[in-house]
Amino acid sequence: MEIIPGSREPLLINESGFGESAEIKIQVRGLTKVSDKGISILNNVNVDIPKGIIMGVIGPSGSGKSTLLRSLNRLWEPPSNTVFLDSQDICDLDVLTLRRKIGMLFQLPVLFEGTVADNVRYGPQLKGKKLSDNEVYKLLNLADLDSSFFSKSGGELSVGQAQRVALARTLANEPEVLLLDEPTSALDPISTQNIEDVLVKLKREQNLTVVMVSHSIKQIKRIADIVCLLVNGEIVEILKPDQLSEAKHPMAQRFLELGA
Ligand SMILES: Nc1ncnc2c1ncn2[C@@H]1O[C@H](COP(=O)(O)OP(=O)(O)OP(=O)(O)O)[C@@H](O)[C@H]1O
Repeated sequence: MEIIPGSREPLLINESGFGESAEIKIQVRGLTKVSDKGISILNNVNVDIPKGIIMGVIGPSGSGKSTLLRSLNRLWEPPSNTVFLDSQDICDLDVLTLRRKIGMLFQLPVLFEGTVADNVRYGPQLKGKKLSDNEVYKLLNLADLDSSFFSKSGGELSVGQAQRVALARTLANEPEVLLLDEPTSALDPISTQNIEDVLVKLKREQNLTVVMVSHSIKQIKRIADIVCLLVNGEIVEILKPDQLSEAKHPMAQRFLELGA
């Protein structure tokens, strides 16, 4: 079967190596957004995101990548019946519950006051659960941070380390999906590799579904299982990373040539 952007049929199929029976975690159907000034930001976006994969979202600046990502956990409120988590309209879910299930990391980590452990404990504490020291160590470990970070404060950390603490804090909510908006663009190559390794590990070991906006085509080729190419608010291609050179859309081709 073919992969057809804009199709209302499930998209990610045999050629992508996920099989027709791949469980779909997130469905996006006919998602459109127009700015207050009448400018089209997203135009009839349709995509199925299978469970337990890393989906890269790439495209030129201003193509709507962040808006799409934010619509998946209602940081931007999508219209009803356009975004589904496990077949349920996300607009029908309690927004805080949704954001626990669909966690998000941004380009720059913002840590709360207090120690690394306080940060990691924050989400569960809101639900009245106090994580034990051991549970905090495990989460730090999951984010590739050793136990020496436990009592450090945010100010003592590099941006790369802070990003991993932000990741551990998000993971403390036991998310099923992780949204990442250029999570490594402010990091050096080693910190970038640490985060990439963690994401691949989480996908493999916890079947986490990851949707990651990145400006780095090389990064997408390193870790994504499928790539969604956005141009002018439309998904113009959905490909495997090693098929990117086969993109047919002229803007997509140009973008890929310049970014290669
Ligand atoms: N709340 C808003 N009101 C008006 N216009 C908006 C709003 N949010 C985004 N836009 C516009 O929508 C378009 C898409 O923005 P978005 O941030 O989603 O793109 P992007 O692909 O993530 O860009 P970049 O790669 O530069 O981060 C841009 O032209 C932006 O100016």
